[in-house]
Amino acid sequence: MEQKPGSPRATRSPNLTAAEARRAILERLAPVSGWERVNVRGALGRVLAEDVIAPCNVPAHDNSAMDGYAVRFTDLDAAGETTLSVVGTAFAGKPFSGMVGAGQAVRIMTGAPIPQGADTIVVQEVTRSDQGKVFIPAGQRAGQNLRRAGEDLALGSVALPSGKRCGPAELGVVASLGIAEVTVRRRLRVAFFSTGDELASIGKPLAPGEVYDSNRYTLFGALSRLGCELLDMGVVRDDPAALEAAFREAACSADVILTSGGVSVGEADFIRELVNRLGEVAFWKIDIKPGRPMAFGRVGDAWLFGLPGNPVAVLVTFYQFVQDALLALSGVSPLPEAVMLDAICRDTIRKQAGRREFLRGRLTLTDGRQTVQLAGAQGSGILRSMSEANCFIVLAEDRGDVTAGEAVQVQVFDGLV
Ligand SMILES: Nc1nc2c(c(=O)[nH]1)N[C@H]1C(S)=C(S)[C@@H](COP(=O)(O)OP(=O)(O)OC[C@H]3O[C@@H](n4cnc5c(N)ncnc54)[C@H](O)[C@@H]3O)O[C@H]1N2
Ligand code: MOO
Repeated sequence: MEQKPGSPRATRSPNLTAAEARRAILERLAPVSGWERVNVRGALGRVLAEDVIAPCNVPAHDNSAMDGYAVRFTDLDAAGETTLSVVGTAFAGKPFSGMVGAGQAVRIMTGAPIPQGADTIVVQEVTRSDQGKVFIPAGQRAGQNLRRAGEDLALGSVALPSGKRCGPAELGVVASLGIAEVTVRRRLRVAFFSTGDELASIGKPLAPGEVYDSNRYTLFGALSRLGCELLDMGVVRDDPAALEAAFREAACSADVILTSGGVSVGEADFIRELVNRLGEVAFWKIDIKPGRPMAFGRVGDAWLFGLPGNPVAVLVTFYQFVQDALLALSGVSPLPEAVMLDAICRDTIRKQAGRREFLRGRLTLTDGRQTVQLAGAQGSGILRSMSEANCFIVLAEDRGDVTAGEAVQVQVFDGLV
C-alpha cells in the first residue's frame, strides 16, 4: 500500500523493533513437556512443574521473635512498672510445658513456642530481673514480638507456584516445609555452534587472519547459568554442506539451536538462506545496535536463534531475546521483569534515532544519585567493556544524542535472590 509522505509508516524501517521481535518470539513459544522429580538441592535453577502446597504451617507454632519474657498482657500496669514471678524458661526446641498464670512470666528465647497463657513478649533489654522476679516497664503492646503459626506459609496454601524458577530462596522455602523432593520441568536441550572459517580453537596458535572462537564460551556461560542441557557442536565452517549437516543433527537432538556468525549479508553468510530451506525464518533484522542481524525461526522441530558473529552482539541479543525465550520454553511463568532504573548519564553519547541502542555502562551511586558512565569503548567486537559493565544503557528508538547530565534508562545485569 502506498504511504503518504511524512506519515510515520512511510519512514518506518522494514525491520522489527526490539519490542516487536520479543513479542514475535514469545508468542510462538510454549513450554516443553516432560518433568522429573528432583531433591531440594537438585532443584536449584529448575522450574517447578506443579504448585508446591504447604503440608504444614511455617512457623509450625506461635513463637517468640525476641529473647525476653513471655507474659499475659492483662497483668501489665499501663501506667507503671509491673513485677512478675519467673516460673520457667522456654528455649527454641525445648518448650516450657507449664502454664503462665496470673502474675507470672516465662523467660523465653527467640524461636521458642509461646507458653500457654502468655500472649505478649517483652524484650529482655527493657526489663530488670532479680531473685526470680522480672520488672516490666509500662508501654508494652498486646501481642508484641510474636510470630504467628503459618504467618510465613499457611498449611494448604500455595507456597511456590508452578512456573517458578528455583533460586536460593525457593530452596529454603521448600526445605522449611520439610519437603525432600519437588517436580520440575525437564531441562531444555540447547545445541550451539559457532560458524566461520576464521575461527581457531583455543589452545592452538593463530594462523594469519584467524580469531579465537570466543562466542561458544560466552554462550556456554550464559546457557549453563540458565540450567540448560548443552550440546556443544564446536565450530562449523562457512560451507553450506557442513552447515546443513550441523543444522540437521542439532534439530534432531535439541529443543533450541543457537548459532553465532553468518547472519549478515556477506558472501559467506549462509545461515539465513539455509534455515529458510530447512525450516522457516520468522525474521532476521531488528532495529537495535548491536545485534541488528539476528535470525529467529525453526529448523525441523527446533527453534533457531542465529545470533550475529560480533561477540558483544551475541551477548546483547542473548540477553534481550534469547534468555527470556529459553526461560519461557523451560516453563518459567511469569517471566522475570528486567530491572530498569533511571540514571544521570555522565558521558555524551551519539545516538542514531530509529533504533534501540544498548551500551555497556557502569552504574554507581554518586553523591546520593544514580549515575552511569560508558564502560569503555563500545565497538561490537570489544568484549572487555562488556566484562567491565554492570548494566546496559538503553536508548530507545525515538531518542537522539545524549548530552552529559541527561537522564537515561539503564537495565541492571544482576538479580540477587
Ligand atoms: N554490509 C553489511 N555488513 C555488515 C552488516 C550489514 O548489515 N551489512 N551488519 C554488521 C553487523 S551489525 C554485524 S553484528 C555483523 C554480523 O555478521 P555475521 O553474523 O555474519 O557475523 P560474521 O561476519 O561471521 O562475524 C562478524 C565478526 O565477528 C567475529 N566472530 C564471528 N564469530 C566469532 C566467534 N565465534 N568468536 C569470536 N569472534 C567471532 C568475526 O570474526 C567478525 O569479525 O556483520 C556486520 N557487517
Ligand atoms: O550486531 Mo552488529 O554491529 O549490530 O554488532
